[in-house]
Amino acid sequence: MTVSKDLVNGLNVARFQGQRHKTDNLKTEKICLPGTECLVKSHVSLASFTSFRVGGPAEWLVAPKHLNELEASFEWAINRDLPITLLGAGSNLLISDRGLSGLVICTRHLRYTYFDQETGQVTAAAGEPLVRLAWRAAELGWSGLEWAVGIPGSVGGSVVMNAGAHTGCMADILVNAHVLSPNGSLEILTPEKLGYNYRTSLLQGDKRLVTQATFQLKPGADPAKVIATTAQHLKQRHSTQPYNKPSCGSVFRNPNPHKAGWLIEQTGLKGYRIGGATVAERHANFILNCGGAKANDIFQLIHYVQHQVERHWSLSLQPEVKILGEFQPI
Ligand SMILES: Cc1cc2nc3c(=O)[nH]c(=O)nc-3n(C[C@H](O)[C@H](O)[C@H](O)COP(=O)(O)OP(=O)(O)OC[C@H]3O[C@@H](n4cnc5c(N)ncnc54)[C@H](O)[C@@H]3O)c2cc1C
Ligand SMILES: NC(=O)C1=CN([C@@H]2O[C@H](COP(=O)(O)OP(=O)(O)OC[C@H]3O[C@@H](n4cnc5c(N)ncnc54)[C@H](OP(=O)(O)O)[C@@H]3O)[C@@H](O)[C@H]2O)C=CC1
Ligand SMILES: C=C(O[C@H]1[C@H](O)[C@@H](CO)O[C@H](OP(=O)(O)OP(=O)(O)OC[C@H]2O[C@@H](n3ccc(=O)[nH]c3=O)[C@H](O)[C@@H]2O)[C@@H]1NC(C)=O)C(=O)O
Repeated sequence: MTVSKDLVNGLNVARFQGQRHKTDNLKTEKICLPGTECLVKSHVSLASFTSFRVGGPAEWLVAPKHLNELEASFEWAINRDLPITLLGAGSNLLISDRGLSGLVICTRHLRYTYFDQETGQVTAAAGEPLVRLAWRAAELGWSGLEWAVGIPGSVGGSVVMNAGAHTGCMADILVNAHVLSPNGSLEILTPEKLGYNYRTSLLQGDKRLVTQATFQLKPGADPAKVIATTAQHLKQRHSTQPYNKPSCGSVFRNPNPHKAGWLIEQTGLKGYRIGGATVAERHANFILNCGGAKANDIFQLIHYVQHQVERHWSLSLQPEVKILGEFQPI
């Protein structure tokens, strides 16, 4: 099986232009993964699986709950020579209106959390919402995740993206991540093996799936204080970022030492609109789906913003959002 780097990572989308989808003529179908009760479903709309609320159907979609179901999912795709796309909470994804061919593995249903009182470490399955973990830690008086509140990602996706805010990030607290390869081998990787940098890791563009992660926190603080700091971060976020409409958070990485939001605002692009997609008034590095946006509207707007900023500032903005599937040529 070849796991398409493009589909997993969203790079070089042009390679897929012009390809027809195998889903076009398929009726909805459900298949039980051998040896499990987990269903693989065909032609499932992916719009509700992304925070942008756009995207066409997955040719096949599976949402395993356990490791054996994940292993069976990989095997199922390998046996059919299907490309695989890994999905967390879909909060940093732009999926094409044409959808995705092959098997989409949704990790949201991988759920468990364990707070180890002895070590101060918390272990969470890939599908746990990061926000939930941050609030649980705060309520216990464990500090270290206050920055994470407001990031609507899963633990797995956030380890891959090296999610961060307010000077904290995954790389600072990760002890290890368990990663499953398509061939069924399971590795335990420390941050040193993950090549962490600002919003990047070696797991981006990789075939391996994060099944769980362990983080080092600091127990023993007054819960009221940790809750207060967490709430303060959320308040600050809500006052500077638009949470009222679907988005993917920051569209572009900040091009050090500049801030993408400032550059886009100074280019005069706040409020600029293509179809149902607009550059947010509250924060120019956010693109919002203001209702009825197509993935292609967002895709075109991303490129328009990139082009205009390049023209004005001779700076190339790199998307943080992962772009998956085929899009119309620019
Ligand atoms: C309103 C809003 C605010 C945001 N604020 C922030 C912020 O402050 N800081 C920040 O860093 N981000 C922010 N984001 C972006 C996003 O929430 C993070 O990048 C988040 O960590 C993505 O996690 P996810 O589970 O949604 O991953 P997805 O978007 O589902 O996937 C992201 C990438 O990871 C891969 N992936 C997902 N799960 C796994 C897995 N288990 N194993 C292997 N690969 C996997 C996918 O294939 C994809 O390449 C924001 C987004 C929104 C909508
Ligand atoms: N603009 C956009 O496109 C999107 C924005 N968002 C925003 O991103 C943020 C994060 O969203 P999401 O990841 O879905 O997380 P949620 O805010 O829905 O919270 C996830 C879980 O965290 C726990 N939790 C949340 N708030 C508290 C609290 N105050 N005290 C204790 N526990 C709490 C709850 O767990 P339990 O139920 O187990 O108690 C909850 O189910 C939200 O502000 C949301 O509005 C989210 C998606 C898209
Ligand atoms: C939302 C994300 O992460 C966010 C994270 O939540 C916040 C808080 O820590 O800091 C980063 O935003 P950011 O750099 O835009 O932070 P902000 O404080 O909002 O803005 C930085 C600077 O740009 C200016 N700014 C911002 C938006 C705008 O429209 N105009 C403008 O001039 C602000 O005034 C500020 O001086 C992360 N973005 C990136 C690309 O690093 C994400 O990655 O999806």
